[in-house]
Amino acid sequence: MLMPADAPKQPTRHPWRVEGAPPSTDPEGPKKPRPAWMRFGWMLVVLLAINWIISSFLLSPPERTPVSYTFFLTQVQSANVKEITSTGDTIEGEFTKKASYTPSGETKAEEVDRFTTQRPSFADDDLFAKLQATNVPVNANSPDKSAPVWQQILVGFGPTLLLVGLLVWFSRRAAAGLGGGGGLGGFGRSRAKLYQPESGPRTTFADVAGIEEVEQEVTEIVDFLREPEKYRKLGAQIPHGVLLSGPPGTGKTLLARAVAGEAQVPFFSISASEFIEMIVGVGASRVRDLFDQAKKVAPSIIFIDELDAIGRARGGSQSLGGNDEREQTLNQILTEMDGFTGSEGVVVLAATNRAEILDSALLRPGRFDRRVTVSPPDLSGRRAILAVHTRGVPVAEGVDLDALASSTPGMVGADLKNLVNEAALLAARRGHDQVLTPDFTDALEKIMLGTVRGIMLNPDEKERTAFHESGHALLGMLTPGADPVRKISIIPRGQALGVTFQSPSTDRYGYSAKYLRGRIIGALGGRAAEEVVYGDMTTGAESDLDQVSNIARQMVGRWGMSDAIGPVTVLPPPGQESPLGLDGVAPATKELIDAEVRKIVESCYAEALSLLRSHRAQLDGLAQRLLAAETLDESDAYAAAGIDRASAPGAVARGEIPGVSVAPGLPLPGLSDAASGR
Ligand SMILES: Nc1ncnc2c1ncn2[C@@H]1O[C@H](COP(=O)(O)OP(=O)(O)OP(=O)(O)O)[C@@H](O)[C@H]1O
Ligand SMILES: [Zn+2]
Repeated sequence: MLMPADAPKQPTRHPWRVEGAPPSTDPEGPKKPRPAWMRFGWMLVVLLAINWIISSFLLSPPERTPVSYTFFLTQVQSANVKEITSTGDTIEGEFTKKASYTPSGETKAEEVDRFTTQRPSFADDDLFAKLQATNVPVNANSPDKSAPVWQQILVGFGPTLLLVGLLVWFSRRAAAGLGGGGGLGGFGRSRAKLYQPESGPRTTFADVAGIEEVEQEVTEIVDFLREPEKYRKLGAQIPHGVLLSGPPGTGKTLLARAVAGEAQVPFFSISASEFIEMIVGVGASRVRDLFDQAKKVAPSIIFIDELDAIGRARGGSQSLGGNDEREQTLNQILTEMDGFTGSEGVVVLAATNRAEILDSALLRPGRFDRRVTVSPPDLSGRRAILAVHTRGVPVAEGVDLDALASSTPGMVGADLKNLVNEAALLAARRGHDQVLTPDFTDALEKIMLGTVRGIMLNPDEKERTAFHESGHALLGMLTPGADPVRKISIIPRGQALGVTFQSPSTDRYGYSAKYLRGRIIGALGGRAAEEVVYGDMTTGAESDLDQVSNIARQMVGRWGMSDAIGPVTVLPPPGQESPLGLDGVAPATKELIDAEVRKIVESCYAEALSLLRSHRAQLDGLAQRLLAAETLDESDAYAAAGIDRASAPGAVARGEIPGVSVAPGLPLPGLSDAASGR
């Protein structure tokens, strides 16, 4: 494919970071947000402080000195009373000037301004008249209205109550879901979602397609949960745990649901990451809680999704804080599963995308002793999955689901579901009342090639792009064993100015060295065409070159396809290299790998150039057709290149190529890139 001219990537820089200045001192990058428990602790401190302030300032009334009633009367007499408030027999008030008062039995006098005193019931002075005479404002509280006790309780304990309330609320929230009754212990309650057999529309095996072998493996479990006696009679033990592993979107979660639906037993579903909380010990107690609940309602199924989130091998080098919690949680799961005697009727299903990184303890007998690999569906599997997902969709008469299935190699269940949905959306947008073939093909094109970008190429760019893509396509047609060319387009999409889409007619489970060389030659075709036609090259081939180096490196370093390295694996799989380059590859070996990679790529490039030079007329013809039509589909493309589709080497040589074959099912990162237009 051809990339836009601005393709060389500028490293993105933070505008506030001065060039050349040392990077931020924190090797972990930006500060992580405070963990929940820390925020919670802070809140506690603040609330306690508020509590203290309120109770010490609002509640405790301003200090008043008790004085004798006679002393008070003398002050009234000498007109030194500013104001009084009476509540029953209690009189509180303030003197205008401080008065010197000596309590009985003491020798030292105190200076008093705020006072309180009790008026004896037998006092028959005319206090009120005296006060009026000296213009003292008199307030009164009704003695029963003052209710100081409950007021004090409210003011004094209000904040405390608030605090307790908040605590309860928090823990309930943390224990939302099944453990909702939480109270203060709610943090440790499991958050698993419970699906009762009666509730809602059931997922059944009819909703799962294309993975029959896997279905069979799990049917046994359903059977056991339904008729445990049948198995126990024969002394057979049902596995405690079943681990579903496979690439994302292959239907692992769906399958687990179906098991629950078919078995008609309670089904607890939780994602492993939900066990982990910042508070140490919570994960383990959630696990305990979950297993307890499951045992109570047995027979039942516990489904743990994304098991790798806690099931990673223990004792790794990354002993960062969170690890302890993860290990404790994992240990608790192991303990619970060990505790099964087999009569509980609880089966643990788990799913993971990365079975290879799981702790080996999980895979020991008595735990996840049955492992089921869920692979991407083959042709008939894809056909069946399409059938499942078009059940509720009005598909027009002539739509050929078989053809659709065969043009979607490598797609998994989730992709196919998405495809059907995109097609239905397109049909709706176009005002159709049924989903037509063009809706499906356009949806597929959008998914595989990317969304069309509304930019206009200038005529020169457009012509160059046409030659570039024609180079890819023509070499794809000429190279024996290459995947047939399905579509060529010079309508800019996503990141690419143009795209050539090739896909195999049947599913591939391994790759021969010859096929891989063909891929490299095809990927170099764009750049080679530019060199043949214009005598120079552009930046547009960057992603082509990425892909080329990727394939060549794996051929040399992982698949033993070079003489100098020989049949040994010296490189880790892509994506699993250690970031510091400490892969245990000796520097000399690295040099050797580089040299071999270069040798492969250079010889492929030479072959690409010579093929294009000797088929120059076909290249020109294809490019001119493409320039005029902008998009060519399979038959048009082969016709424009003057190649008979049926006898094209790419179409007939498949399966007959001698060569080293690669272990089946090995993912080839980067290989799908040419197809996706990225
Ligand atoms: N074999 C299948 N048959 C029918 N539908 C499928 C199949 N596989 C996937 N799907 C559809 O794709 C959706 C997503 O699949 P699901 O979540 O089960 O994949 P997964 O393997 O669990 O992926 P992940 O590893 O990402 O969790 C499902 O809800 C279902 O609609
Ligand atoms: Zn290209």
